[in-house]
This record gives sequence, structure tokens and C-alpha cells, in this order.
Amino acid sequence: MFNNDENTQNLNVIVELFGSDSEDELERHQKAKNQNIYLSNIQKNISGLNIYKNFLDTKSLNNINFHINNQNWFDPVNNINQKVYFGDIPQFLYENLIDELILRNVFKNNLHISDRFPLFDHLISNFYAPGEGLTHHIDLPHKFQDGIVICSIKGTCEMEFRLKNEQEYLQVIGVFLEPGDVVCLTGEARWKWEHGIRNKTYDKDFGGNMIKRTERISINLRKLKDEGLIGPPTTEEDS
Ligand SMILES: O=C(O)CCC(=O)C(=O)O
Ligand SMILES: [Fe+2]
Repeated sequence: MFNNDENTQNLNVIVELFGSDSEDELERHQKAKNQNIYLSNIQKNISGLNIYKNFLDTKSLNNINFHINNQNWFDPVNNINQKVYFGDIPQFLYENLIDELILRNVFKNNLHISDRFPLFDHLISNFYAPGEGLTHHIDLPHKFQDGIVICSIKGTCEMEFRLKNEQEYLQVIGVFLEPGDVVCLTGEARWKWEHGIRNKTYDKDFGGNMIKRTERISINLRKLKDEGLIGPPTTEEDS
């Protein structure tokens, strides 16, 4: 039998070795708080931007990755790093992402978006090799309606949002994205702000840690304008 002092000492050793639940809890709580502050600052600055952290759970992410692999969407060795669908979007994406977007009504502040049917009829999925980025752009205004979703399926990156006038960039804001995060673009975030990903091998997360990039996959959902399929002639490649 230990006496009380010995008991306390032993407990302290165990806590030092393994950490206590309440410390973990405290750390998790603090991390979530920092993350919320980080996100609300960004969203305050970019009107129409809505970020849902960890929107998808591991099960949905695994399901989506499984189907993407199974259907061989990407073949980076042969430069096949994009998959596009017009009209019908694959069922597994309804089951693991789109139904949830509808259920949680991610466009609830925009009835003209949330009431439309189907919510999306255009899908681009991108594959990025580690370090690879995406040129800053505004999704083609003559082609796609308001209300765009970018969902990170695999890998992390910092997505940059830029607002510019004729001469200069007025604001540049980075958002660290992880698998399961959903970014909704409406209004100014969709029509006025560019988004893009720099070519780089590390990104800063919301806690200031440098995170090494691995392969990344994203799903991008949009709704074509009626005239979007014809549209004015453009020399730009559709992004
Ligand atoms: O891949 C991403 O995360 C964003 C892609 C994008 O912005 C686009 O395809 O228009
Ligand atoms: Fe885009």
C-alpha cells in the first residue's frame, strides 16, 4: 500500500509520462478556439466566403478516395491530373458530400443558390503533386453561376485569396486547408476575389506551424449558367 504522498507522487509521474485527459481536453479546446478566431478573421475580411472546417468525416473522405482510386481518375505519370463531369455528378459524391451540403444548407443565406435544382451540374476534381499550385483566378463569370464549393479530399495547402483594383493588390489572405474542409464562394468571394495556390513545399497552418505538402486532391462543384455551355468565345482554358 502507498501512503497518500506516495500516491500523489506516482500520479504525477503517470501524468508526466502519459498526459492527463483534462490536459488533452484543454489543449484541444485551445486549438479549436485559435482555429475559430483564425477563420472568423478571414471570413470577416472576405464577404461571401464561408469555410466549414472538417465538414467531411474520415469515413466520407475514405469513401471518396476509394472511388477516385477505383475509377482511376488520375494518372500523374501521364499528366492526367484533372477529371471533369458535366450534368450528372457521380452518385458516390452525392452520398458522401453533396447530400450533406444540402442537408446542412451551406448556402442558407443565399436563397437563389440553395433553392436551385440541381445544386451543381459541373464537377472538376484536381490532383496536385507535392509542391504544385494553381494560378490565381476567378472562376469563369460567364460560364458558372454564383455558389461554388471547393472541397479538400486529400493533402493540405494554403489557398490564397486576392482582391485587386486596376493597379495593385488591395488584400492578400491565406487560408490553410485540410482534408474534409469545405470552402463556399458566394457574392464578392465568388465574383471579385481571386483564389489560387502558390507553388511551394510547405504551408503555414492556423497555429503557425510549417506543414509539408503531400499529394492533394480537391473536388470543385459549380452550376453552369444557362448560356454557360455556349458562352462568349474565350482564349482562357476553363479552370
Ligand atoms: O483545387 C482547388 O482546391 C481549387 C480549384 C479551383 O479553384 C478551380 O478549379 O477553379
Ligand atoms: Fe477556382
